Amino acid sequence: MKITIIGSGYVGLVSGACLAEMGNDVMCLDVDARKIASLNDGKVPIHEPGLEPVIRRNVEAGRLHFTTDTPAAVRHGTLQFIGVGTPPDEDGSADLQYVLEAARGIGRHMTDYKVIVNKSTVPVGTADRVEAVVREELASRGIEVEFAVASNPEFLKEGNAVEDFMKPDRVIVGANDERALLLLRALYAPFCRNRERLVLMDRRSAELTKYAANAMLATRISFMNELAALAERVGADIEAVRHGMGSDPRIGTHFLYAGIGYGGSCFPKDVKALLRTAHEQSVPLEVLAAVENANERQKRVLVDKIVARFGESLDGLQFGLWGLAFKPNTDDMREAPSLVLIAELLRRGARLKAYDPVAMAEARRRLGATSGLSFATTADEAAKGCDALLVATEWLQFRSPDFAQLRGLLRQPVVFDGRNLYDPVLMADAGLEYHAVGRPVVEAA
Ligand SMILES: NC(=O)c1ccc[n+]([C@@H]2O[C@H](COP(=O)([O-])OP(=O)(O)OC[C@H]3O[C@@H](n4cnc5c(N)ncnc54)[C@H](O)[C@@H]3O)[C@@H](O)[C@H]2O)c1
Ligand SMILES: O=c1ccn([C@@H]2O[C@H](COP(=O)(O)OP(=O)(O)O[C@H]3O[C@H](CO)[C@@H](O)[C@H](O)[C@H]3O)[C@@H](O)[C@H]2O)c(=O)[nH]1
Repeated sequence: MKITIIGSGYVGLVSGACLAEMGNDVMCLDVDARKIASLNDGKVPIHEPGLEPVIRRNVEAGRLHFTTDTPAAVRHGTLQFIGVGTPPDEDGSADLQYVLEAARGIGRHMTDYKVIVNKSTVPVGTADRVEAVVREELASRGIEVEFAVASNPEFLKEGNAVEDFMKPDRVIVGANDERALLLLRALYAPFCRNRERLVLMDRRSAELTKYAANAMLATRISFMNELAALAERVGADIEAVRHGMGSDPRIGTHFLYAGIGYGGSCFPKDVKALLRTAHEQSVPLEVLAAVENANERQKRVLVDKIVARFGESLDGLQFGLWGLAFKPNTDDMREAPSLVLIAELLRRGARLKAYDPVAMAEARRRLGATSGLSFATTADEAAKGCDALLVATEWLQFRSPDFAQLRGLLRQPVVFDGRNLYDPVLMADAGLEYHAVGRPVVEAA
């Protein structure tokens, strides 16, 4: 099938590459000329495990192309996917300017039947707005061309995006046009060999499903983070509680990890946007409002622990920081809790030495000129000579350090673990003072 993907970021690039992998002829469009030039040069602009070989293979096979040429891209695909950003506006609502601009581009150049498929995360009613914009453009050209607009929200996770796209838990398609439905059914058939995975519904329900899923996942996290605070107060261990409750299949084991709050480009903005929609409709979403507040508090939880241990002023203290990305297996730092941690500690006079296995370039781009913050080239170097080690991202390589060696590297044997990576018994054995989230403090021997 001939497919155009508008927007070649995390969603567009992964979708384009994976659709080409299934034999489709895909053209990826972006307004960012540097991004397209680098893709045409064989360089993948994001860190996403397994993505580079899929792109290379399909470019070599002539099934995957990158362009900045909107007319050519619109000509190419019968299916026109929109995968551009929908960042939060000042009032928290999703800013639709990029989506509507992409839709205008299609309306300005299309000459034959198109199915416009929206993959960006957008508020309910956006498919109607996309339809209206395309109609406007066609009217201003004085022509009539048949088209359909469908909603097909994306559920991939960064760091596991290729796997998620190739083997989806479900594919949601919201459409009200038979011809469009048939095309999308055919497109997704190889990804949904189990037919129940393809879930068809109306467009508004599809749009809301995306926000509902992210809001539910964010709710689980904030719930566990609040319980973690209670566990600390009553002398329980949230890790034991998580295990105990997660083994009930009605609850399930996923997304119950207490930590330093959820970040990334999706949960924070999507929770905000859903709250905004609810506000506009005068429907209270009190649970979700609490989820957001709890998360804002949670991003400061390690700072509170550090202040309780070392005092309000952190002048003269140096901390090592392991992890900058908002989660492992990505170099993405959008809304990363590490950013709040860094800002708060520097504000109190501390100095920081940070290390991340893949996000160093992104960190330098964002924070390169920040005084008081330096970057280490290894995890050991970040810990060396520090008054405490802080863990912000659960990269595999941080999970099994040599604790005795770590104790030797640190000036004071103190660890603040924002991801509950370590066994308190082993920390005690190594003589490390250990502060985690929702767990009893281990005093240094
Ligand atoms: N990142 C994720 O894990 C993820 C997962 C599911 C859904 N989503 C949603 O998908 C959407 C895209 O997210 P992302 O993380 O891929 O964004 P991104 O910022 O990585 O990429 C968006 C791309 O769109 C390009 N763009 C903007 N306007 C354009 C236009 N008119 N024509 C062509 N290109 C244009 C930008 O230059 C950029 O390269 C958002 O709505 C997001 O909420 C993201
Ligand atoms: O038990 C958990 C699970 C996650 N997190 C945090 O939650 C955030 C988001 O993690 P994750 O969901 O794995 O990453 P994303 O790539 O942001 O993916 C989410 O957002 C995407 C964009 O909408 C959706 O497509 C995905 O389905 C949805 O999982 C990260 O900061 C994690 O550290 C926790 O604190 N505890």
